[in-house]
Amino acid sequence: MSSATGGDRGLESSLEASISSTCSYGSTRARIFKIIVIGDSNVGKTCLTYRFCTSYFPERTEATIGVDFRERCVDIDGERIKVMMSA
Ligand SMILES: Nc1nc2c(ncn2[C@@H]2O[C@H](COP(=O)(O)OP(=O)(O)OP(=O)(O)O)[C@@H](O)[C@H]2O)c(=O)[nH]1
Repeated sequence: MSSATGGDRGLESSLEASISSTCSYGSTRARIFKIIVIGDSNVGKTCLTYRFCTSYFPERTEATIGVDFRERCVDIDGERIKVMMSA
């Protein structure tokens, strides 16, 4: 049990480290918003998340097997927000 807890902490701290190096101001941590996009097949979920996270619309897509994951940092009212999207 203690090793499982330690493992969780390791994952958590490695996530925090990656966030702080890419999505923060100085020592201020970014807030994280996790968004799950759901809907029927072939309605544009992948394109929506790709467009939001990269600013480009994909020319071709294939049916997603499993889950697509993307992320982007945005500044809202001077605060850095990390948006994590699954589709
Ligand atoms: N006209 C138009 N076509 C779009 C739009 N968004 C996506 N498409 C097209 O719709 C098709 C499906 O887009 P995807 O983003 O792959 O759809 P999806 O919902 O992720 O599909 P699954 O992975 O099968 O669930 C692609 O051919 C896109 O080019 C849009 O806003 N307008």
